[in-house]
Amino acid sequence: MSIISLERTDQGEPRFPGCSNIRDFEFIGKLGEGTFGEVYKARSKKDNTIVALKKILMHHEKEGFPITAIREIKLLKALSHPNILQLKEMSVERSKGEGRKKPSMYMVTPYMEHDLSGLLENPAVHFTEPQIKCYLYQLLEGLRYLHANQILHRDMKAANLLISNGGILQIADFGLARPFDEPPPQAGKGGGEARREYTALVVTRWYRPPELLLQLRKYTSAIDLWGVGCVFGEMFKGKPILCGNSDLNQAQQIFSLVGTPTEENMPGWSSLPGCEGVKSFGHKPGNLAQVFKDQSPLAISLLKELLRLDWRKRINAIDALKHPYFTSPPLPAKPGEIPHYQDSHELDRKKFRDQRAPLPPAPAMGSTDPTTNGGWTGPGSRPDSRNSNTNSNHSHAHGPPRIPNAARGGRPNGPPGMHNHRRGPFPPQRDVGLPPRPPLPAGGVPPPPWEGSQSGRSDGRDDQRRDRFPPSHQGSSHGRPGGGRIPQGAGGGSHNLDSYVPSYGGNPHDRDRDRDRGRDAGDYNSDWRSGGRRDYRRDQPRRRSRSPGYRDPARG
Ligand SMILES: Nc1ncnc2c1ncn2[C@@H]1O[C@H](COP(=O)(O)OP(=O)(O)OP(=O)(O)O)[C@@H](O)[C@H]1O
Repeated sequence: MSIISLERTDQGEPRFPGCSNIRDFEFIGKLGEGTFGEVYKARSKKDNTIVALKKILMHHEKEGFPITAIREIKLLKALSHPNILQLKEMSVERSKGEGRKKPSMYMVTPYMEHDLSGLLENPAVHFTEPQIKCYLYQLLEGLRYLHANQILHRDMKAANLLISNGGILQIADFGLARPFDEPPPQAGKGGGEARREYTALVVTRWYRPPELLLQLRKYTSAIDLWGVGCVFGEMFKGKPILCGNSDLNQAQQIFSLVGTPTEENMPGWSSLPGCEGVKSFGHKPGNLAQVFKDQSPLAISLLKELLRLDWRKRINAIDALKHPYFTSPPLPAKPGEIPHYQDSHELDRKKFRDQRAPLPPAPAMGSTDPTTNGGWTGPGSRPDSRNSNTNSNHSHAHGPPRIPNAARGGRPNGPPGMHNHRRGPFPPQRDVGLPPRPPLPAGGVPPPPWEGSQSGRSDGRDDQRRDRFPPSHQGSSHGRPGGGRIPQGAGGGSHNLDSYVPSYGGNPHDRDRDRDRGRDAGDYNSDWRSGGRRDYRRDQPRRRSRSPGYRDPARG
């Protein structure tokens, strides 16, 4: 099925009828600054809806539209689910009278009042357990859909989960996402086994699973479930639960919480390239139950399943949705029952911080002696160059060293105080990704607990669940005729290389350059979500274009 045919609605209308003009929108204010774009709140003059406009930053204007943005857009266009941020359209801004200046492009998405990280930072917000269950359930639904369609998100974290005042949670930020080759997860079978290697340079450190820290390349959708576990714990604690200040310290914090790896709880760990540094940790049983002692046994049970060291046995989204946690009292809140809160975006946070007492101390379960990368001896270990060169022993409570962007040759920093200890170190370079693959019927998942029926459903069709969402959040039969199958992208790279390149008809030079991005481990270890934000693309050393058969030794 070609992607073109899938870009039509059920009525045969094009879903994306070209670009709108930016003058169709009235700008209301700035919401945030990501690495890849500035985000604004705006009103559509056509239908009066409030939207978010994410401007695609052209860091290398000569090179044209960034391929990373093209990837994200192409993937988002093909995805349609109530718990995945919807790309409504693209909008173009042509500068008047500026000769050859390239136009600016904006991604138009529905406006969401919060991201989870911002919401947790709001001192007026205290999540109830039904609310946590409601968000977690929606997160798992979105992830189940992604994984059923063989897409890895690879940057699961609270800051990438947008929440509306209608209580709807949507997974956002597909800049690191990519299709995977293996069959989709099946009920009762965890994430399965990967057949091929992918780059390990993914996932923001605080949410990065142990297998990636140990540099497993044959990873699976289980990496996203680890991130869900971190987010779940974060909702209980009100702050991130595993805040390593280096990869080694991240591993230490994980193993303090869930126990050190053994051949029983993480078979094969001692053969992974990054295992050497952690062999000296000694035996620790883990203290998860103690750290979360205020939570119910079922909450702890699900958290343990999500934070399993063994990625093959880590619970998958299909099974997590069936966990008795969701069907035991207190039942999940319905999205519409969740209170409305003051908007919480990146740029709203300073005011929250000003209202707040001193920043919280490092999580109790974490290592009390955060180290730099000094003891991390695994081959290919990533020196946290930018973290460790200044104040690498900082407690996360004080935030990371903030490197002025201007000093790094990047774009200017945003307003003072934008750095945020809650959002985590900056995500890794967006390197690969892409287009879609044929979708699949989703696995058997019960209807959401707030719908009344608790009986498990074995057919697992998505459309039976979708109607619980307000129409504005509904996809159109997953947006696609023919059962909403996500189109198969061209290419896929050779089987052992994570060099997937979509067929954009672009020139091979672009593709080669694109493959080059994201390989330098040092690029993603050190920076933070906001403030001191690193412009990876600008910093990335330029390499000469490769021949099509180029195989990056760093990728095995
Ligand atoms: N649809 C939306 N509605 C409301 N706010 C949004 C929306 N999309 C993004 N934002 C806000 O804008 C900010 C930056 O957006 P986003 O995270 O997508 O950019 P990014 O470049 O991908 O970020 P990062 O630098 O973390 O990769 C976020 O803090 C988020 O809260």
